[in-house]
Amino acid sequence: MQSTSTLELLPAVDVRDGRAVRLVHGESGTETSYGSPLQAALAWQSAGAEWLHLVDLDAAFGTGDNRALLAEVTATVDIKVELSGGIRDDDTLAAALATGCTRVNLGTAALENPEWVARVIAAHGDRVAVGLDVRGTTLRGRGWTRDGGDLYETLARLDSEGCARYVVTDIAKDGTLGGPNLDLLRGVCKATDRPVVASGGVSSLDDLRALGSLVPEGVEGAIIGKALYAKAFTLEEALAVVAP
Ligand SMILES: O=C(O)c1ccccc1N[C@@H]1O[C@H](COP(=O)(O)O)[C@@H](O)[C@H]1O
Repeated sequence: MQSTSTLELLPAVDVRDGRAVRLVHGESGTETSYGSPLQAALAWQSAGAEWLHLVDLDAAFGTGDNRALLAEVTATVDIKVELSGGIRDDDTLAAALATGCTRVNLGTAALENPEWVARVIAAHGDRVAVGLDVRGTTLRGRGWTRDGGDLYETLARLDSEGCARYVVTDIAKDGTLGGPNLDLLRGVCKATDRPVVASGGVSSLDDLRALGSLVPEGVEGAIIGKALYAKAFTLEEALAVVAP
């Protein structure tokens, strides 16, 4: 399904211990630090971003949380925020939605607490996306440390419950600058008519062109992390590549 004609770009700000970081394959201990999350968010906003993918890695790993900081970032920026990490129950969901973020992204809860997630989808519709974080076609939760079932079975269940959107991450690609997994994205787009946000591996403007070619199949957006922090290209250049 085609949801937009232009690929949306979501620069990522992943936060661990109060700092903006990038991981490799999402593995704890592989952090490279890039300083203040608020400064990073404001820099992406100044460069023209319309979205921010904001992740509380401590909450995802179960090593604490950065909720107050993420709430401050969300309140300070004027752009749309997709908030992720550790949103697993009524309290964390209420706190996340109360930040004013445009939508939340649920990971572990969709694997471990399907009844709750079905209720949340029914109650909040488009404000809820589900993150499908996969190795091969096996989903991973709890900071990507635990298997959580089959991608396509879970996708069918979430589709039947009315899930509005999926954020699909190939863990093997994440933080590697190895290029996105286009076959995985094509497979997910074939299996659902809901929009898909691609995550993991973007390394070049050509990768963005390749993801842009999947918009007619259902890829709505792309999360960009390491490539921006490592200055493989600028966000301005990326936005120019996907502009209509
Ligand atoms: O983004 C990462 O690099 C990452 C690495 C390890 C774990 C999680 C990561 N990211 C985000 O966290 C949510 C899942 O959080 P939870 O399972 O709901 O607590 C996932 O969707 C990613 O956006």
